[in-house]
Amino acid sequence: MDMIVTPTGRLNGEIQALSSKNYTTRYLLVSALAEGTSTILYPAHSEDGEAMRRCIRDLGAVVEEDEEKIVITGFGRSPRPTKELDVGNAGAVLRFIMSVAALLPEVHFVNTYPASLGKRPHDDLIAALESMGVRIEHQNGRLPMTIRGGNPRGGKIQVSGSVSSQFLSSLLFLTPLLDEDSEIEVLHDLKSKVVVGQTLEVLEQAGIVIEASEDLMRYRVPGRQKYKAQTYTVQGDYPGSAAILAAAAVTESDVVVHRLKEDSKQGERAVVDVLRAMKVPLTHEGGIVHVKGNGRLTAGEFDGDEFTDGVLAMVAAAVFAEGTSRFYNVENLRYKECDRITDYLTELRKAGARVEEKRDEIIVHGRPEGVEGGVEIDAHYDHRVIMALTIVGLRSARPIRIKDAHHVAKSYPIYFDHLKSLGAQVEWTS
Ligand SMILES: O=C(O)C1=C[C@@H](OP(=O)(O)O)[C@@H](O)[C@H](O)C1
Ligand SMILES: C=C(OP(=O)(O)O)C(=O)O
Repeated sequence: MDMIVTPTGRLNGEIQALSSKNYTTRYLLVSALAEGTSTILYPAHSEDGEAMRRCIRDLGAVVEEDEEKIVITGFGRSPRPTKELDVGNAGAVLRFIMSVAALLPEVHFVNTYPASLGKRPHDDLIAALESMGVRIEHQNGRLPMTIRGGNPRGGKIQVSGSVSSQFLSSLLFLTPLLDEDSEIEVLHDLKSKVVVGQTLEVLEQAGIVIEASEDLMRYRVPGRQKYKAQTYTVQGDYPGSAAILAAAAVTESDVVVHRLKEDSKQGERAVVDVLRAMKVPLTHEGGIVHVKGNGRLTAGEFDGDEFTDGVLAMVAAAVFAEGTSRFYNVENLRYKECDRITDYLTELRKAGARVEEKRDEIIVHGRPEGVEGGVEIDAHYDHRVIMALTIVGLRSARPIRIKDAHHVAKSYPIYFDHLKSLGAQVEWTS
């Protein structure tokens, strides 16, 4: 399905932020790793959430759900042997479940998105799991993959953090269940470091004890721990809401987004400060962000690694800012659903934006006068490219058509419903 985005000058109204993708995947996982029955309130309904549900079910968790909650009876440290798992296009789900698979004799991971997740590298996690005695057959670090484990060793474990924080998070979920204590050392840099804070928060809520160094590069993990069954409440999602807030920032608007906790551990919470630094009129109080956009923005310079899943939306806002913006320290955007630097900038340029790339940087020469539009955009299977190009389309001279925009459902199936309820002219077409 394609989406036609017609220029829209005004957005007005209130929405409830969707539920957080990253907390939903984590709560599903720790509930599966517990032996009793856990409840997750307000889980995210999206393809990635569904992928995690499917995997933990296949691994033996009992999952019952209605609109507002999921009740899960976990398998503890004894997942049910299963031949094959399908993680869809969900990177975090694949990486987290690879460690669960290490507890089983043989699990095969299929490659259902060869042009997206199928291109993403997992070498650093593969190397760490291999050092723990797990055997892995893979295609040059990529899917499809077969994991042969059983009883992985703890002890000293090293993992690189220079491509993705998900490799470290994955090991942090696994190591408490091992017979031995573990010491995890992160090699090189740790990208998306803030997300690891979410992993540690969820582990603590699940009753797991981990000692982390202040810089998050070293961990002591006692073995033989048990995940406790709990009730978890999922908070609102900043990465998805970042796109709504950016849409409000580039138009004349009066837009309110509820359920965005000021003290959230989501790094993308920083998008509120980014928009503020771009001089967008907004307030953030009591979990409510209120944007009163006037369409005027000022360029700025930002460390994008602090809000990795919000960068594309902020770049889309910067397309209309006065001056040149820089988003630096963003190389790992190249290893996401698509190359979020080269592929994304190609699509932005088609729409008329003036953008440049370096290996680890996006540079945007703002065009406050607006862009041409009138083009067809390739979504590259990437929900965040779809959301970001929609923002650009709202302020183009002519409509843009986003091909295969249904991939937005990876994280935010009701993105276009939300925008429409705010007055955006967006229409599905086949
Ligand atoms: O741990 C997680 O749930 C995630 C970590 C981040 O990935 P990287 O660590 O690969 O940057 C983020 O982009 C992704 O959407 C979710
Ligand atoms: C990169 C993302 O997700 P994942 O790595 O889990 O596929 C994302 O949600 O933008």
